[in-house]
Amino acid sequence: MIILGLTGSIGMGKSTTAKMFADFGVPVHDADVTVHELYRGEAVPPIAEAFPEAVKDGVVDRTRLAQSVLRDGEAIRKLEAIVHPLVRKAEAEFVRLHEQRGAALIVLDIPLLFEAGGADRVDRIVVVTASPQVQRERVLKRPGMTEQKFEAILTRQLPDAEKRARADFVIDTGLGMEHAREAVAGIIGELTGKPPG
Ligand SMILES: CC(C)(COP(=O)(O)OP(=O)(O)OC[C@H]1O[C@@H](n2cnc3c(N)ncnc32)[C@H](O)[C@@H]1O)[C@@H](O)C(=O)NCCC(=O)NCCS
Ligand SMILES: Nc1ncnc2c1ncn2[C@@H]1O[C@H](COP(=O)(O)OP(=O)(O)OP(=O)(O)O)[C@@H](O)[C@H]1O
Repeated sequence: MIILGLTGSIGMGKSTTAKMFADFGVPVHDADVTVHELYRGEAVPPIAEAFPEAVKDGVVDRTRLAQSVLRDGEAIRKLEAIVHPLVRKAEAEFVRLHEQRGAALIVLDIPLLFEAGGADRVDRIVVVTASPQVQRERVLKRPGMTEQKFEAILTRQLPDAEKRARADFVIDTGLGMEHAREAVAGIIGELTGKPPG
């Protein structure tokens, strides 16, 4: 089984591209979805202890948590130390399950693949990219996003050019959905020896 890591900076098109792999029948594990689940379950007690202001009605409030951590390097490291091991555990269970099922290829969608050492857990890496202008436009359109929040996140991420340099495959999502879908099909074909569909 080949484990393909999918990553890219904020707004570059990870979720959209992950869905394309899933639509072609490739099992996809999404680290962000796992974090959302953890914030309603297993991660609530340790986060309530470290960041009491960020827990409301028994669940983690992401807006409040973002306010507590995004401009504070020490706080975000403390949060990552709580969250990342739980995400890795969920990911390992997913890998084991699909190995047992005899999957030829699976995708792990990991936003911080390079930053958090995920590159060692995958066999190949796809990086999604777009121009800085396209990235900025996409991100600033999101509800609740501000210029400051965008900048704070960007400074915590490895620059796009460095990600591309370390990739086995690069998909430019600025070239449209059809281009990306064809790129995804090409990667599946190359890695499994069988074009999808
Ligand atoms: C800071 C939090 C509360 C902000 O939540 P919010 O819903 O506003 O934004 P969202 O999660 O959609 O993230 C927006 C962008 O920031 C990036 N990002 C998230 N966490 C981090 C981080 N620790 N370092 C760098 N970039 C990050 C995401 O990959 C995404 O590109 C949230 O991202 C979080 O809890 N992060 C810590 C857990 C983590 O590291 N997750 C990322 C991969 S597992
Ligand atoms: N191939 C593509 N062609 C056109 N638009 C795209 C393409 N891929 C992504 N987009 C658009 O870019 C925006 C961001 O995409 P997406 O949410 O997938 O990014 P992301 O990398 O998962 O973001 P984040 O890092 O914040 O989680 C969306 O509005 C999406 O429709």
